[in-house]
Amino acid sequence: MSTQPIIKICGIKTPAILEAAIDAGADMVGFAHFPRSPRHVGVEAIGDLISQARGRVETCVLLVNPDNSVVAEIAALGPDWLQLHGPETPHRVEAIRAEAGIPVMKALPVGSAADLAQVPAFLDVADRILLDAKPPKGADRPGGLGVPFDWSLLKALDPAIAFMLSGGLTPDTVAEAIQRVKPFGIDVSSGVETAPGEKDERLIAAFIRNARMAAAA
Ligand SMILES: O=C(O)c1ccccc1NCC(=O)[C@H](O)[C@H](O)COP(=O)(O)O
Repeated sequence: MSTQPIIKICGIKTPAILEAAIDAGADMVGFAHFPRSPRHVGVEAIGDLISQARGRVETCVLLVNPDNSVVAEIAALGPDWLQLHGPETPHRVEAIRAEAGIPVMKALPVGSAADLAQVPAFLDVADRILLDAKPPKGADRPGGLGVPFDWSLLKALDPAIAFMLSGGLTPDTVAEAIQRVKPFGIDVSSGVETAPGEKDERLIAAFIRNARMAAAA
């Protein structure tokens, strides 16, 4: 029997695209709350999107190095998960998880084998690990850049560690990613867009279809 990876579509901004992701069979959807992002969604709109998704698909709100007031404000909206995509330390992840009272996914940037050495320190404080491409120097945000990393680096990781894979995945590359890396889950944003922040329902459907077929093969 094949194991299907969890599929997360990140950076959703509108009710219509949320419906498209649910219809296409996403397991999890992400809403970015980071003003510098082309996918930024304000607190009230995130609340509406979470209400629309409740009981139909898992929801995740992406934050970058949030202070406790932001964590509390977002947690009060009732998402299933928080995603921490900044330079949060293990100690800070633990504190945010306690403040929010919901599971936390910690994103970690990977640009070299040495970057994987930080993973074990987060295993006891985060409920899930997401491995993403390290942003190039000078990037204006720490993720959602559509850049892949060298998956062969992951050979250095303890195979018992389950992780979500992200960074530059597209409908054309997701099958190879699943077959080579065998991640617990996959996460995409730019690869299902026509321009930064502009999700496309046909690309979302193609991404999910190709991922499901690859995992079943
Ligand atoms: O999407 C953003 O603009 C963003 C801003 C700040 C931190 C993280 C951000 N996105 C993270 C993601 O959407 C994904 O989880 C991941 O980085 C993969 O993105 P992509 O390479 O675009 O598929």
